[in-house]
Amino acid sequence: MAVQKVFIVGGGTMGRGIAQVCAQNGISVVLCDLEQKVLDEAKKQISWSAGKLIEKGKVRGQLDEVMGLIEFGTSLDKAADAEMIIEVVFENLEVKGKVLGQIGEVASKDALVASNTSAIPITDLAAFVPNPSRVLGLHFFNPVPMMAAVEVIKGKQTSQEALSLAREFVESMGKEPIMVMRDCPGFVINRINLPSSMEAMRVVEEGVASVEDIDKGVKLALGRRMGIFETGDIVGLDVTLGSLSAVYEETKDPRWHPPMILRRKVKAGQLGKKTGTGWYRYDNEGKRLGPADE
Ligand SMILES: CC(=O)CC(=O)SCCNC(=O)CCNC(=O)[C@H](O)C(C)(C)COP(=O)(O)OP(=O)(O)OC[C@H]1O[C@@H](n2cnc3c(N)ncnc32)[C@H](O)[C@@H]1OP(=O)(O)O
Ligand SMILES: NC(=O)C1=CN([C@@H]2O[C@H](COP(=O)(O)OP(=O)(O)OC[C@H]3O[C@@H](n4cnc5c(N)ncnc54)[C@H](O)[C@@H]3O)[C@@H](O)[C@H]2O)C=CC1
Repeated sequence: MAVQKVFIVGGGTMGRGIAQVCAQNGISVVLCDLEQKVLDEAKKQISWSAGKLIEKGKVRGQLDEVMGLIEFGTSLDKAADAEMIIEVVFENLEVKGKVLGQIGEVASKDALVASNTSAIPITDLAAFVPNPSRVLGLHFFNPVPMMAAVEVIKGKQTSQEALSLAREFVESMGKEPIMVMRDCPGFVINRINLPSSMEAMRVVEEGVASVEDIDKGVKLALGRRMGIFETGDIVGLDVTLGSLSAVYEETKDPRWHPPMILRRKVKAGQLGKKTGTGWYRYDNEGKRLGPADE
């Protein structure tokens, strides 16, 4: 049976994108966050993005139909009748564990429980939920409405049935599943992508090249659509640090130790586009002004 009711907990950068893509594909969704102002911002952004995609003919239907499928709220109660619950809160095992524990108390035992974690092993998260055979990873990429890939990650106890349902769910949203058949920190794409981001940070730290020139280089020499630091600013430096820390904590491999330049920027609240400064500086409309001071 196809998933028709989704509950998303965490209405930030990723949660709102996932809610939008569900609604664009006719799926009812509740988007839940602790903060009403996050939900107000999410509503504005979804409306802008879905409106643009409808205008370009990339999404069928009317904007009010899409918006009508999304309910915004601050309580977890509505998770009770969802067939799929997606956890999209901060990249931190303790925070995610607490939320998953609360969801476990409300959700139906048959519901699929997915995490959008960037790097935390799914098996570690499944330990917080009563029925770990229904827990898996659904790792969307940013910006969700524009990126076609979704990693579908099997935890140690995830059932084949849960995995197949999740795969169908991803396909029903017009996305391409990348199946990750063995759980590991960072999964596949981040395991490949994060080392190049870390190396780019070290190149800056050593004074070998500037943020701008590295970004120019990866676009012109490697054909990437966005520079490493441009991407880092839309992802959020806190999210990158959380992801690297998760892999480092699990592996203790020094190659994954988060670079000092990243840790300093996060401490200083320079989290990227969302705070106005990260690797670059931005104005109130999100327009890039120039590189940030190192
Ligand atoms: C951290 C993790 O765990 C995992 C991750 O997610 S890592 C990050 C992965 N993501 C990436 O690497 C992003 C790579 N970038 C891209 O693929 C592309 O740059 C992109 C799809 C984001 C944008 O496309 P682009 O052609 O390069 O840029 P741009 O010219 O700005 O945008 C093209 C159009 O799309 C629109 N657009 C951009 N984002 C949009 C959105 N979210 N919704 C709707 N429209 C959007 C723009 O407004 C623009 O429209 P107009 O032409 O009408 O002005
Ligand atoms: N930002 C990115 O590019 C990507 C992030 N991810 C992952 O997605 C997850 C979320 O990341 P973002 O959306 O960037 O974070 P974010 O910081 O933009 O949003 C997280 C939201 O969760 C909310 N929240 C925290 N605790 C909550 C609770 N108990 N109940 C309800 N809401 C709660 C916060 O208020 C916040 O709005 C992380 O695990 C991250 O690693 C995955 C792919 C890409």
